[in-house]
Amino acid sequence: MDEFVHWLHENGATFPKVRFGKDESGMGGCYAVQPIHPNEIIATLPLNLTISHKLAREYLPILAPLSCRAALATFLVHERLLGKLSFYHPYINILPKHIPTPLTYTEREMSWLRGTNLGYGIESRKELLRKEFDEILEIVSNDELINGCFPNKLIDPDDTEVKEALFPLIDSFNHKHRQKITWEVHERNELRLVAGNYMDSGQQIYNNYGAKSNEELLVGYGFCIPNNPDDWVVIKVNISQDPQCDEKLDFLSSLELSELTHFIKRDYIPLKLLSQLRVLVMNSAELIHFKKLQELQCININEPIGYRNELAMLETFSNLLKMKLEVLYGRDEEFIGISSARESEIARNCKIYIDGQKEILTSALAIIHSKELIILKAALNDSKFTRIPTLPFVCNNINIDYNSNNTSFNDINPIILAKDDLLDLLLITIDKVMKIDKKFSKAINEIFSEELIDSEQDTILILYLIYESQYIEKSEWKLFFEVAIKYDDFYIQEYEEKIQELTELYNELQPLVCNPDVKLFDKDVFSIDKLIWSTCIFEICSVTFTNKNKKQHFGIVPL
Ligand SMILES: C[S@@+](CC[C@H](N)C(=O)[O-])C[C@H]1O[C@@H](n2cnc3c(N)ncnc32)[C@H](O)[C@@H]1O
Repeated sequence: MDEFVHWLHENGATFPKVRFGKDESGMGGCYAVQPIHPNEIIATLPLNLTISHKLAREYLPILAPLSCRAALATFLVHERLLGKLSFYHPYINILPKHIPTPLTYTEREMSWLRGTNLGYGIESRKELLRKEFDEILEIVSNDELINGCFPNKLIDPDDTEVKEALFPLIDSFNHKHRQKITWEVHERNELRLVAGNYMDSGQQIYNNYGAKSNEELLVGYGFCIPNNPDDWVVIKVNISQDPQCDEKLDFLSSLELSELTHFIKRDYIPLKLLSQLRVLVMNSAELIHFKKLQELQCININEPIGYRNELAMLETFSNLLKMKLEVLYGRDEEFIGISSARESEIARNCKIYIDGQKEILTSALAIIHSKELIILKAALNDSKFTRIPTLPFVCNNINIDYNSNNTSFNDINPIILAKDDLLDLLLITIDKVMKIDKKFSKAINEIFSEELIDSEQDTILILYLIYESQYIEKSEWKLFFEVAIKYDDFYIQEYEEKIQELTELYNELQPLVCNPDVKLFDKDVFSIDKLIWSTCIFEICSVTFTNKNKKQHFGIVPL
């Protein structure tokens, strides 16, 4: 350390009130030897002591074709190999020999991050590094030396890309969240660290590495902050499996919503993510309808655009959050048997990271559940006040102000129960129609076995639509059926390829449902046209949802 201090002084760095030391855990850091006042310069570093990719390329022009990161890493290795002959030797000598970032984790350590965003991200990052380093730099076996760097932009504002650089002295300060400290590039070609608050003699002097998530801190510096207020969970929307993927991507681009990566934080879900999901869960009729509205510039995708769509959007999002959460639970036994100090430090950081991810996902889930309750209550209210649905059941001019109802829920279990009750009141479901219509339920029980009733929910609801359309006046969903029955023209043409499929289904069902012993339908009621009609209505109006017993159900939104 003395050699490093001497090197700094000799080359014009100043740090009159700073002492290098170690904390109780043995971690190096900087301490005040005298009181430091706000706006006082803590340290200055001549810019020519920084090690940037530009400097690396200047010294070793053969590095030109390499990426900035690889050029910097190679330069460091080169200087390290030079040993005492290197100008930077006193600095390189005090750099930590190992920084336990996930890039250097063992297989067991890596398994602690299994299923997290970081677990996936590190693998692909490692692969890229391996490729680059294998191909170009046989002498560099890993890049751990350049972890713990800071952005080059600080000293080269024209360098708009984020590239790392090494700042001797400045990088001896540890990070503290929201520490008041300023980095200034002075015209005398020096970097200054200026205090933002008073520090007493003996206190550790902290730097502020920026508002970083635990993911960024763990990858960049090998540590995490418990309850980090700047933490986020990255959500990548995957649309590739959607049969209308291309059409939806085009639509999203016309709505300026092409970015599929989002960051959710504690108690914060980006509006754009919800808007994007509204497009992703659109069925064919909704997509056609809203594309037309977009052409007329009268769509506001930032607000709910229909009850079915909103319920489907919230259900899809909550399933995504639950899936992400599920992999993070029940992992405590994985941390049993930790022996070394290194492992326990890594395990501690992995746990902090995972706990943060869990907390954010759980808070997002609570927000989504509260929105579900709000939308369900609004839908029920509308149906109670006999709102007349509008064809094609997509734009109900619903007016929901989520913000005015922004309740925060700590325990989401009562919400899930309330949601189940509300869904039960609102939707047309198998359970409900079998309960309220004895004739229908008797016929269905004769046609389908118990297991089939469960697995053929969609077919049974399609049959119910035909069945109930005979008794509109008496129907609990009279207003819905009055409008639905008129639905005949649009997007039948989309069904051309489906006609074949529906004809087969018709031929299969016809003898069963028109069987005089079962008496679900008279022969003239159950026609192929009726089956096409009810299939259309079902596809336009249905949602799937998971109930409190974690079972998937279909429901028709009669609004
Ligand atoms: C720029 S260096 C700071 C000086 C370093 N502690 C040393 O001994 O040279 C960054 C490294 O310090 C450690 N570090 C800095 N701030 C920390 C914090 N708040 N908690 C835990 N480790 C921290 C991490 O290992 C990080 O990779």
